Amino acid sequence: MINKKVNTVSEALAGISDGQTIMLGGFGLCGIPENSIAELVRMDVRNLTCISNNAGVDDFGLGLLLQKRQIKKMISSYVGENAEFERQMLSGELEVELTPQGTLAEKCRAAQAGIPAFFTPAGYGTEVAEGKESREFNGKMHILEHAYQADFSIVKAWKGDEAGNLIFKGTARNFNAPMAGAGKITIAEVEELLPAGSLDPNEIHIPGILVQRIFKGAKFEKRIEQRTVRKK
Ligand SMILES: CC(=O)CC(=O)O
Repeated sequence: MINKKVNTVSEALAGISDGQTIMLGGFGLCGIPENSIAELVRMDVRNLTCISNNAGVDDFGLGLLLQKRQIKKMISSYVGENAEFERQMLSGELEVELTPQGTLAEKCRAAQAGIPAFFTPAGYGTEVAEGKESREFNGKMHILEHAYQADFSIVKAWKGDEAGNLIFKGTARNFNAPMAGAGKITIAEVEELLPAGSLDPNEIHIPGILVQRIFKGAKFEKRIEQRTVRKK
């Protein structure tokens, strides 16, 4: 058994550098890898392309990287609650690729499964389809979408073991599940890290084969406060 455990967040994120493409799990502020995001801020890596359903809020989640201008391009489906994001996008400082939510999920899942591209009806006839191959299936037009190619996937899970097996809790499974194994290297941040063999195989959502590094993250109380702020 390969032991995937690393002791610190900085060991887990070793090798992430300027200009890379990184996928980050989460939906809203639920299930985001907050320790890893804090470490990316500390590392001061720049010109990142981030693939994530959203860009956080102004002072939490990916909003922290936006504040420090570390993100060059955001690939997302929902970006509605972040004033700094809006400012950077409208001023042309930030490149944005808006993607239908199901397509975003499938582009991750395809990368996870080693499928290079797939056809979907979502976005046909809109700006999303511009420059993309289209084809009719069963009387309906579809567009060709490519799997994402990311240097790193960073996911957040509830429980994990040293072999990299992951269990998510409730809706925090969200984009974390299709992003695991979708990047060249997958880093899992977990709330509880157990010895290999401790998890019930029937409860494992992501097998360890899809994860290269796993670490136990510190508890973030701030997440709760920020959820409240976001609702205002
Ligand atoms: C509505 C959404 O898409 C949720 C989010 O990730 O912010």
